[in-house]
Amino acid sequence: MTFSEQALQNNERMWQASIHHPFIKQLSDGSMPEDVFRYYLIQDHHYLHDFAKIHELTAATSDDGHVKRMLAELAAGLRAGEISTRETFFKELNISDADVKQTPMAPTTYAYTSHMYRTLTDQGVAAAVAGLLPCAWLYADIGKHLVGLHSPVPIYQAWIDSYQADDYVDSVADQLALTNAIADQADEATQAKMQLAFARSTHYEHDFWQMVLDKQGWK
Ligand SMILES: Cc1ncc(CN)c(N)n1
Repeated sequence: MTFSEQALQNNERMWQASIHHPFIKQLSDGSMPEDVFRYYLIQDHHYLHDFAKIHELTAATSDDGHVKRMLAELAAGLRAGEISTRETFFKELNISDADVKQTPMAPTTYAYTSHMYRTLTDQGVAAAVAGLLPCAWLYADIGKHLVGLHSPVPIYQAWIDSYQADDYVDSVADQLALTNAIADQADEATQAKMQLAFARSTHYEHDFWQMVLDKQGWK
């Protein structure tokens, strides 16, 4: 069994809970209030910028040329793809730079990104790469789950479309292949660290949806 097959098997309950989360249902049936989607976009903006940075830091930390190159390419793809698509959403919803600057990371965004930085500094490159995987892979799975459903709200459908697009699906395949190749060469202790990082990120992916519906803030 590959690393990713094992990881999915270990985390099936949380994974399915994300795919079937009320956030996804509200997005696909169009019932999500716009202010909730705005909250999501701003928190996800904070998240995605750190996510790209962690790819770059992990690339800089790795001493393997192939890993460095792949992570740098994935980070560039994120900036040119997902992050820039979001800028068009911001324009459409009139979300300004000031709105973003004035909104701090909510606790779950802060905890999730901190987990990924900490995984790199404390557990190393292999675990960091495994911790990045659920982010990319889960959204592609959600995209697959939503094929054939059409949200009546165009911007919600545009969000769904972006995770069904060939370039997104291809980059996830690259990230899966990279993570499995690293795991194949890793010793047992490193593989265990990779599984733990994957499980923690999967947990935070689920909490991220709930954070949005709760419009979580600092007390
Ligand atoms: C929190 C989160 N997780 C995953 C993705 C998809 N790359 C995202 N945009 N945001």
